[in-house]
Amino acid sequence: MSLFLVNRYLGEEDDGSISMESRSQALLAKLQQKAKEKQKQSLTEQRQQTVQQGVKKKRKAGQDSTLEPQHHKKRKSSVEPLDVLDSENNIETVKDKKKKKKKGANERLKQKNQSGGSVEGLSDSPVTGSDGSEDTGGEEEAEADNDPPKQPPEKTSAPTGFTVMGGFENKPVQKVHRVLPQWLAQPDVIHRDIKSNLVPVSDISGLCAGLVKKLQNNGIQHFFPVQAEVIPAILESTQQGLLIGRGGYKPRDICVSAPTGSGKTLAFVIPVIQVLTERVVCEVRALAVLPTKELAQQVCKVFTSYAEGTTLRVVMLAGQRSFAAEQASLSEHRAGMRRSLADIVVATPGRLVDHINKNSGLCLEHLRFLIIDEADRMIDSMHQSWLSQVVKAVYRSGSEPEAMSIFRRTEPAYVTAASLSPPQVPLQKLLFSATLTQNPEKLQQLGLHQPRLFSSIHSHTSTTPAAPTQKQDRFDFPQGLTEYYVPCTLSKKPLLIIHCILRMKLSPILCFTNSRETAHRLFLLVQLFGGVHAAEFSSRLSPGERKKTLKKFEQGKIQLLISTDAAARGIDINGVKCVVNYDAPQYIRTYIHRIGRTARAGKAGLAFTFLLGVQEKNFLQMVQEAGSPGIQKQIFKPENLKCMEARYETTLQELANVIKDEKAK
Ligand SMILES: Nc1ncnc2c1ncn2[C@@H]1O[C@H](COP(=O)(O)OP(=O)(O)OP(=O)(O)O)[C@@H](O)[C@H]1O
Repeated sequence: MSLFLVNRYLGEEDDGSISMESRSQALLAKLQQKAKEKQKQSLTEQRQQTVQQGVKKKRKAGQDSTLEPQHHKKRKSSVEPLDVLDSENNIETVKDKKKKKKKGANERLKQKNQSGGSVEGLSDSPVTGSDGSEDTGGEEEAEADNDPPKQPPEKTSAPTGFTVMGGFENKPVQKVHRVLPQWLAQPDVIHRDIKSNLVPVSDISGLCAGLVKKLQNNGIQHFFPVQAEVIPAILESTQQGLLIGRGGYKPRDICVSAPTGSGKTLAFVIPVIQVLTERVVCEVRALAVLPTKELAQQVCKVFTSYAEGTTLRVVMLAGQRSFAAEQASLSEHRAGMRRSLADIVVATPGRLVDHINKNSGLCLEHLRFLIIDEADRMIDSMHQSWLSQVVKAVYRSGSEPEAMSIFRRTEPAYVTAASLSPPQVPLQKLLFSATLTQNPEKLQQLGLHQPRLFSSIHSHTSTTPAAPTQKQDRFDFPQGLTEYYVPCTLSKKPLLIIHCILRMKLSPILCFTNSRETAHRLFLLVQLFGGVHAAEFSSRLSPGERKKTLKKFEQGKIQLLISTDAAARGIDINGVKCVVNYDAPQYIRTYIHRIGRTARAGKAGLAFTFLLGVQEKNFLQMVQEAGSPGIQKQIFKPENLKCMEARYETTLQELANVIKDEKAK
């Protein structure tokens, strides 16, 4: 039934459309003729005036509805040819009906409105002209009623006097090349060769005889390249005492990027001790912030050893002691006066913020050096906002009205001659890392003042700052290090590590896993297997137990230390022959810090990474892109492991029982 209806309907329309077509063609011809006549009569100038008036009216229409009839009157003169279209223009009629309903417009207005249109549109094509007029009407309505236009706007020919905008077509977008700021792209060069660029400690001017003697007593006759560059730079920035730098300017902040084990710790400890020995009153003038308790302890030990024999006091705030004990070591009150008991504070960010917030007696208003070791890791922990709290504490006195001292400290906003003229203690930031980020956005978070970079990877940064293929930062690897990767399966990994100790005699080995559970299981397995002195190092242990374990490892009492990344950064353990990545690290920075626990201070070292088949491609690419001098493939023959396999199978069963018992506890 429906099919029949459709067929009949189409037939009728076909017939009708032919007659309609001829009628409309006749009308079209008439219309075109009229339009031409009209065009000849009207001068271009008049037309432009009309259009301009029309635009003005259009604007006013939105503001004053009473002006609407006048507006249409004016339009009439410019759209006369469209009178002919009245009968055909159904859309126009519908629109008028709507207007009637909405506004109750009078009959005269309706007639005038029906004849709306544009001369320009007509001159090109009458059909376009009618559409154009409809568009205009729609816009008017929308403006007056704040309703969206009923018809979507269609393309009309360009009215004279207006420029047709265009050029929105897709243009090829140029690739943005990475361009480093000058200070990052052209750093001060640190020689890579740690052994052949040694500078005798007595050759560095500005170091007092006592300090030189102490260095020599500690077995340090020569400075490593990073120390030879950075120590003089820090000393130079304090030539005018603790106040302002040379020429009255605030000293530049210093960033140091040098390989693991290259001696960065002494590069800041020595100049800070040298500068502070000249102080008269004890105040906290140096603050070193480190990411972990173990690192804070290590750096505190170095500061303490070089402060020995001076009046300088070093205090650690890392949660190793109770809060009250730490508080007592910071300051004392005598006759109602606070007296600082610390010149140098070594802290972890969490404990430091605790002391600042609880007003425990830590006064940072005299702070001259803020040392941020493992700086890239510390930037990542910036969400803790520890830095802003430190800076706030440093400039606290300047915000108080009673701070009328001539040494009043104000947080520098813009550096001007006026801002630098009053004498004040500047805050200088010293950043150190083996994997310092080259991302200026990240570094910006530290609010550095005219930073100066010392780097051993100058060749990469200066020549290829804009290398489009460079996906990640490049780093320098320790010179004495040899890297290997060992293709293996998951089940063979424990046997391989035992093989490294029992057959290859590579101990002491520092072995890294990706989780503390894996570290614990591997430790249990090796213990059950027997023949190897092993220990684990992770957050499963208390800080005290961890300290003891590290000491035993350093003393050679432990052959295999199985650790999480807790021991990956900064820890300086003497005599580690080999590092094994039992689990491949996910990030290049983790890899660099882990393998950097060996081959320190110019010594030789080995690094093995166990790789599963699926890991090989990505891992090798990551290491290569980071600037590794080369990682070699090491295959452990299965027959070498065979003799241990029977024992290994029984050990696995024992391990299952031990783990069951542990879980039951
Ligand atoms: N001039 C020197 N001569 C001999 N040994 C040195 C010298 N300077 C530092 N060392 C020793 O080198 C070792 C590594 O130094 P340090 O821990 O400062 O390295 P680092 O660059 O901070 O390493 P990481 O990036 O891993 O923290 C330490 O044991 C230190 O005593």
